[in-house]
Amino acid sequence: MNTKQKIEALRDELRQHNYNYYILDNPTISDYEFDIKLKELQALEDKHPEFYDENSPTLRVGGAITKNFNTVVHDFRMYSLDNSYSKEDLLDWEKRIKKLVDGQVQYTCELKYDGASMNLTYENGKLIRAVTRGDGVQGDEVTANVKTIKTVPLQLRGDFPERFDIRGEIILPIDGFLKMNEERIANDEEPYRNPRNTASGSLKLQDSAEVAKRPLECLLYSIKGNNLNISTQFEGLQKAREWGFKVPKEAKLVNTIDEVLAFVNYWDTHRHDLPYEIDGIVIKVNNLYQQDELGFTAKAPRWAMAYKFKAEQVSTRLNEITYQVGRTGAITPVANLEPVQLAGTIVKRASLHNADQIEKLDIRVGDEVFVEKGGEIIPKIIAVDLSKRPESSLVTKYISRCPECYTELIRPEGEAKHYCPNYNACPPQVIGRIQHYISRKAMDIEGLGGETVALLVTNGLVTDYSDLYELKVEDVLPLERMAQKSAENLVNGIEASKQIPFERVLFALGIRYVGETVAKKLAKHYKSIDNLKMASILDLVGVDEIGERIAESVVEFFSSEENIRIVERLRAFGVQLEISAEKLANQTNKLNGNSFVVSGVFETVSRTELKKLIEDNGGKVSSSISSKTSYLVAGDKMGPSKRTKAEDLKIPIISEAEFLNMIS
Ligand SMILES: NC(=O)c1ccc[n+]([C@@H]2O[C@H](COP(=O)([O-])OP(=O)(O)OC[C@H]3O[C@@H](n4cnc5c(N)ncnc54)[C@H](O)[C@@H]3O)[C@@H](O)[C@H]2O)c1
Ligand SMILES: [Zn+2]
Repeated sequence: MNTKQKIEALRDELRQHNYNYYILDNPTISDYEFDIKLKELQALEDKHPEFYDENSPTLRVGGAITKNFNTVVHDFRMYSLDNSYSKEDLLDWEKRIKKLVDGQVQYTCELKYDGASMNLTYENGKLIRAVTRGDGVQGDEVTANVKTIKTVPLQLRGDFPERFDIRGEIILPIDGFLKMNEERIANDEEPYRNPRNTASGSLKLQDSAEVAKRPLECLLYSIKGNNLNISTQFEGLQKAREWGFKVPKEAKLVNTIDEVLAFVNYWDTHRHDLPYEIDGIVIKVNNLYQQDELGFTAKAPRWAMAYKFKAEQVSTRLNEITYQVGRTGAITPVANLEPVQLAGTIVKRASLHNADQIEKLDIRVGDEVFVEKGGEIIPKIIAVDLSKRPESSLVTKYISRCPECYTELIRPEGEAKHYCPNYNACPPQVIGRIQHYISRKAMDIEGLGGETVALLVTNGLVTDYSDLYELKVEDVLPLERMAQKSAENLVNGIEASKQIPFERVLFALGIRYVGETVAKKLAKHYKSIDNLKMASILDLVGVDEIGERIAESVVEFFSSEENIRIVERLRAFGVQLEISAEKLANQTNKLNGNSFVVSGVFETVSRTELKKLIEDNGGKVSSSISSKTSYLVAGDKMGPSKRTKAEDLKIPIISEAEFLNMIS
């Protein structure tokens, strides 16, 4: 694998983990491993700026919005946190800070609550809305659910600002979590895996009455707003407490990194005395003026750092190895363990990743294995206790056929995973592709969810996504839990998807490596599926930012007769396979060759519209300023660091009006 491929592979892998973690609430690797991979990617990207991609997981908050709630754009962006696992990292961070700000620096140390982030907006002392972090720019509005949480005050007391946002973590205390699980086990239901995922999953429930039954809490840690009259982080915590919020008292104001470390060490050993789980400590520059000076990177504040605790370990017996098949046909081996208590939860399964991993550790059924869990739940086997290996033990033989369709597996050169090549008929692949097709960022089909897709396939009602368009109410009615109304919604939702624009249809087709951004680029360049179908590899790599790997995958997709047949069926049903005339009319090349950074709040158009205008007129939008930036479009409340950087690089800063002039 060359460097570029390595970078892309890491990006793909991390995106998948983000999806598992934030959307499915079902991570498959530990946080620690995730963070190591992210750092590996960061290091490669730093070394190779030529492979810059604004959509890289290093530059984006990992979450996303779902299609089940109103989407709300945050007044103040919600960031992630940089993290560290060592004293050296903290000292480096301190050095970086001291270079950027003058004077004494004090730090607020807080516990890092392990739950789901939440932004609450209060107006005149009343909670007016609650929104999840989502992708950091916009989130899901879950006010009704959050209002059921007793520690969220609906009416504030004391001297609060007229309007402000306050951020916190929705958590599920361990006691409450265990009680919920007792009940589930008694009812013969699968127990929940850990408090974090259960808290996060609860917020996504459609029925608030169901949420109200869960003993969730909201712990607050930060206030945002204009003219708040608060000058330090620590003071903010005190004020929030006075207004009626639950702000844990463990937070401590300190003067040196040594004191920070003492705080970290204390909580590393005492964290199990807390009624809820924490996955580390958050250290913040206390002075808000200094915070302002430090600003943000694309993804996290420079003025804060998470120190994460290392994973805990236990040993247990490996009973069986089973194999799962994913949407792309990738095979994942899973260790089925003798259930064991680990960091507050019962562990029964662990991921084994791939054949190499099994071979490297020489893992065998019957072995006593060491299992580790980071902040996250699917634990990992890190070693075998060879002293306890039974004499009869046999070397693990990796499967050679797909456990779902019995096709012989292949292992493409240079890849760690085995794949089932039965693209058209292997059930998990077929189902996974259709689930992708209907997903929010793709065809966004209302009234049809992932589980129903699985039912449709297993009942033989559809075999590929084009079959969806032939479904009738009476076909789906006999399905489990399907009522007249939901059957109608499903059929109507499918019908409505015929209006989805070409670029999203292209993404929905599920062509390997053709993500949202690539689909947009291809749609814009080729304008119709027929043009794209004719494109050669050479032709494709000529398109801005389309690499060889994508080009090969596109050509391969259209070389399959089956795919062509499906696309033709989509056409016959009226799915959009070309850019609409109206859209074409609004597109120009006026901004060709120019790259824009957009920052701040705008008056006549929203930030999203502004970005769309840039792209529709042939320009490029990028999230951070570099020597390649042509213009910085500056709105209200633009961060001071962006301005300084643009000035340093002598990049023209233009106003919204000046920009609109350029394209008028
Ligand atoms: N295992 C996986 O597959 C997987 C996938 C994606 C992400 N992750 C984990 O999630 C991390 C990234 O998630 P993230 O972006 O939510 O970052 P994060 O959870 O590491 O840190 C940011 C979040 O911490 C929370 N927080 C808790 N207490 C806080 C306090 N006192 N002050 C400020 N914030 C506080 C906030 O909600 C904030 O959004 C990764 O580093 C990784 O560890 C794991
Ligand atoms: Zn198969």
